Amino acid sequence: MREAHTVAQVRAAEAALAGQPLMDRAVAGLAATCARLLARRRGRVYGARVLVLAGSGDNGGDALFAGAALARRGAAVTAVLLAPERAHPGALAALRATGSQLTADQDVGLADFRRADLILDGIVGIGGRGGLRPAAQPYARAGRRGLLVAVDLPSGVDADTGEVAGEALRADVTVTFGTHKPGLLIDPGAEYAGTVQLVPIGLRPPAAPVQALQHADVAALLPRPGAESDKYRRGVLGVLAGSERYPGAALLAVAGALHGGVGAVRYQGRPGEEVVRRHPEVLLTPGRVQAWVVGPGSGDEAPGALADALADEVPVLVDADGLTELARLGPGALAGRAAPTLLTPHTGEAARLLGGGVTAQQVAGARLHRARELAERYGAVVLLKGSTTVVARPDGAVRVNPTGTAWLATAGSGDVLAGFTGALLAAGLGAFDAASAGAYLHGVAGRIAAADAPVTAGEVAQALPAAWREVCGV
Ligand SMILES: NC(=O)C1=CN([C@@H]2O[C@H](COP(=O)(O)OP(=O)(O)OC[C@H]3O[C@@H](n4cnc5c(N)ncnc54)[C@H](OP(=O)(O)O)[C@@H]3O)[C@@H](O)[C@H]2O)[C@@H](O)CC1
Ligand SMILES: Nc1ncnc2c1ncn2[C@@H]1O[C@H](COP(=O)(O)OP(=O)(O)O)[C@@H](O)[C@H]1O
Ligand SMILES: [K+]
Repeated sequence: MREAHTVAQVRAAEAALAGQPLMDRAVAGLAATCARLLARRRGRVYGARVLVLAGSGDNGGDALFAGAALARRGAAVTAVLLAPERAHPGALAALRATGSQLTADQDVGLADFRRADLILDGIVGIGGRGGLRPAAQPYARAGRRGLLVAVDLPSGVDADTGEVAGEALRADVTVTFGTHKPGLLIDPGAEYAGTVQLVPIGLRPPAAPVQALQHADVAALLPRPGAESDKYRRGVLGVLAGSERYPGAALLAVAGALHGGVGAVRYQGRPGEEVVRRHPEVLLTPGRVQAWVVGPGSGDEAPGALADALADEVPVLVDADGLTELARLGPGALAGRAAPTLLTPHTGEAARLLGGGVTAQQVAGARLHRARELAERYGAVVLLKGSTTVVARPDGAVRVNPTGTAWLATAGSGDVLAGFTGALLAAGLGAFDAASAGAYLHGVAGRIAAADAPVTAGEVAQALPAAWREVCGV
């Protein structure tokens, strides 16, 4: 499990270790990574051109100290100071002692930025407020041929949220200290961070408000039939999806559901004949279910379908047209429910659920905040889809999904996700776990099915068993 902590938590954990050489540990890890990258790229550190961009705080100090370590190994280091009168004095002295060039001339900095083998972004770290300031903005736009290593986080990215106000530096590698920061895991910030490497420095922060599961965590959540299992005990998922107008959504939601670990899928929508023709395993008869999926392709039938599903005191996953209907009804529609509800909006649906003129673009720019806001307002677990899928619980706990591929942005892949995740709910996982495991495996399936080429939603569904096996290591 990767854990991400807020700036306030990092500061508190740092304060508890006062007197320990945290900066030395951070710098040692940073310099080692830079040396490794240079050795991989050009065979050796000696003779490499390194540019250090140093701001006024300890983030700049880390970058300057690491620059000094690389200079001692024979790199030709130039440091550009963005706030020369406030640069970290000890780090400045260390770099000066190596005979490296120090300058406040941004023209020199920009020229070096274009030709350096490696650039260290130490403009600002967790002490950053607001977007990149004007002096640093040209670096966000300039071209370069070398690698950019962000110190702790890319300058311009908000550490707590991943929001980017204006511009940010785009890193190939981010070397982060002590713990991950939410902004490194959530787009748009995550997109700027490149590959993230964590350097342990001995911090002992509290429970993480934001987590990213890994294979073993997901494997531990997945249902597994035992000797006592039968198809009913494994759970039955009810699917209220598809309509005369959108029969495909029913087929795709069922295709996802059949791979989600339930004993049976009960389809209760309109195009039942087509569903059974394609998926003969499906039950069409009414009967008890352990969870419902409602909404994919429901079209005009969404109001009735949503009302039916919500009236049943079992967990309900609401997607697509079900969400549009829920947005019309408002959070009150869920108020009386004792069983969990899981909402799976994309950014446009999330904007509709939030109302008040919020746009899809605003949701995409502030995923963490908006997913939490929705979860709290509706008293439901929210799985906010998109380039970074964020799963939020009403109490504010968040899991960020690390799997997936942009090839998943294809019609119907959300229907597969809804069916699959609904099946995990029916198999007995809690809503937060079902959403996290559903998004995770759907992302792995997307990667397997796409293999760097266009993919259809049906192929993603077919790849779910391979994803399940990969995650469980079988
Ligand atoms: N925590 C830990 O355990 C450890 C932390 N370590 C390191 O310390 C870093 C944090 O250092 P920090 O606290 O000095 O803050 P930092 O990020 O350098 O920036 C603050 C300075 O920048 C300025 N500034 C603000 N906003 C700005 C902007 N948008 N654009 C430009 N400038 C801006 C602000 O000054 P202002 O101009 O606002 O007065 C202030 O002077 C952390 O990221 C990690 O690298 C490790 O060494 C060891 C263990
Ligand atoms: N840029 C992206 N990168 C990664 N995954 C994406 C991206 N855009 C969309 N996705 C994923 O693709 C799926 C699309 O779901 P959705 O928007 O509901 O599509 P549909 O309604 O057509 O089925 C979701 O799992 C979402 O997280
Ligand atoms: K930085």
